[in-house]
Amino acid sequence: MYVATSKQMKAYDEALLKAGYSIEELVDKASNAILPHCKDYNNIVIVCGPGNNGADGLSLGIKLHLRARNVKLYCFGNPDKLSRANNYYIDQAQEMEVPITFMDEEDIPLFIRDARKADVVVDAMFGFGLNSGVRGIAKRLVNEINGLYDINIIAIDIPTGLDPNTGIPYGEVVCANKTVTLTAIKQAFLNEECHMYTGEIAIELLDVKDLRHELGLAKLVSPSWVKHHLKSRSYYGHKGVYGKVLHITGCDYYRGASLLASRAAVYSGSGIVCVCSSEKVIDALSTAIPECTSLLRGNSLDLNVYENRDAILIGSGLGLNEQSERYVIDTIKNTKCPLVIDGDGLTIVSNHLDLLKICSMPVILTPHYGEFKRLCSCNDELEMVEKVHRFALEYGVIVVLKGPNTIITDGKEIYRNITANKAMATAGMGDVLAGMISSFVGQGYLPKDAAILGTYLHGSCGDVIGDNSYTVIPSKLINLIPKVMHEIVKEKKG
Ligand SMILES: NC(=O)C1=CN([C@@H]2O[C@H](COP(=O)(O)OP(=O)(O)OC[C@H]3O[C@@H](n4cnc5c(N)ncnc54)[C@H](O)[C@@H]3O)[C@@H](O)[C@H]2O)[C@@H](O)CC1
Ligand SMILES: [K+]
Repeated sequence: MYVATSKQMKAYDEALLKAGYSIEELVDKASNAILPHCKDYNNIVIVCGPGNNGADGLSLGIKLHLRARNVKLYCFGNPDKLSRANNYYIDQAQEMEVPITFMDEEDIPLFIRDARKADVVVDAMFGFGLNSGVRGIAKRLVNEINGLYDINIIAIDIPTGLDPNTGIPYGEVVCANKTVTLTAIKQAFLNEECHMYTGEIAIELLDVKDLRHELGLAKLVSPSWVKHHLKSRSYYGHKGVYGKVLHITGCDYYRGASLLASRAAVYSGSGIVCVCSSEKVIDALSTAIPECTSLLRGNSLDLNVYENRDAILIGSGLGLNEQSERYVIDTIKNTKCPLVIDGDGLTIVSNHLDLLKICSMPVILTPHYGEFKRLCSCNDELEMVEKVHRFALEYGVIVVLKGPNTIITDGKEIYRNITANKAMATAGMGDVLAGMISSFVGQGYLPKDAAILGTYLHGSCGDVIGDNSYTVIPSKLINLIPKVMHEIVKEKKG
């Protein structure tokens, strides 16, 4: 299942036009895809806006009329500003004698009368092209539709009035029973709070060339993907086969980050977790996580530290100073195993981006939006979502862009995570994720798979707590990792 922002959908339409389809043809294919959702109704009112969402409604209305349904089309919008496809299908509807009313405010009672007698009202007012709150007649129509009693409402593509990217209402929003969305899930729908407006969401593909992968749309990580990839522990397994992980994390001022990351790695199943840190962190480690081994960090890192490791995590709570900068640069240059860079490590890397290109080992970066801003010199969050895969491709890294529905990409494939929740916005949560990913890399998962697994499982543990808790405390989340992993592996066997 793919997900797209409004800008990506616009680019998708443009790419299809470039590929030789006409806009009239695309609208025709869109209405073909929506038709099965409406053909069991007899009395159908379709409210059509001025753009291509409206054109979808018009084309749908014609097809239902030709199938002997009682269709009433209600259109609004400045006649000089209708889209080309909208004009085309208005002409077609008139030619086929489909009842059509071009509304102004005075016609609203007429619309209400027909809508009250309808079996279904179809919202084809605005789709992904809407960029602010509806006004004037559209606003009134939204309110009238929402005031209808016991009548099915189907929204085409997205309920009118919803921001297609955030899922937050611009203002008035149509409350639909069902949303038939085209080509890909709109990013808005990832925000569960908007499901009170969308109702059930059905995705329909247009019978056209499939460009979803080519145009950088993201795939949702499915539970079945996780079940398929998460490995069972072997009967003959021992700590030596579950990975030797090195964490170059923490400093005297930030001890918690290091402790959380290393405990998360231990609980995620790592064989050996060695924490290379400052004296105070190591002191705390021996009582907080006795399962870890430790290495005192000197002014520089001896080349031996890189020997015999399966994964390295660097950066969480490392601090920002010249010494940390040296650790990060040296590690990128000398690592002999995959590297996860988190927290302060990312801030340091943002000043040495070219090092990423020369690193011979796979690198996973785990920035939140603020950290990614520094890495890619971009300020707009939506733009980051759309461009993160290009950054990953340019620097040959895997990026885990943390935020609502975290993005994981190696530049070629783009995934969005479906687990996690707002109660998880607490300090230390990112350190836990970095620790988990480093553990999975160390256990031998492909770096991209380790990033996906870590993100999904981290969110799943957070969801178990977040279902009935205002906040999710990172250390509580860590306690759940073994159980959540066990449940998935058990299901896999069952
Ligand atoms: N690949 C696909 O998925 C396809 C999608 N199609 C449909 O095309 C729709 C997008 O069509 P459009 O790009 O024409 O956009 P819409 O039909 O969503 O909106 C029409 C126009 O309204 C204007 N507008 C924006 N905000 C407004 C506001 N607050 N008040 C008044 N006017 C406002 C914009 O200029 C916008 O282009 C999709 O939602 C979908 O229904 C199909 O028709 C073609 C193929
Ligand atoms: K709509």
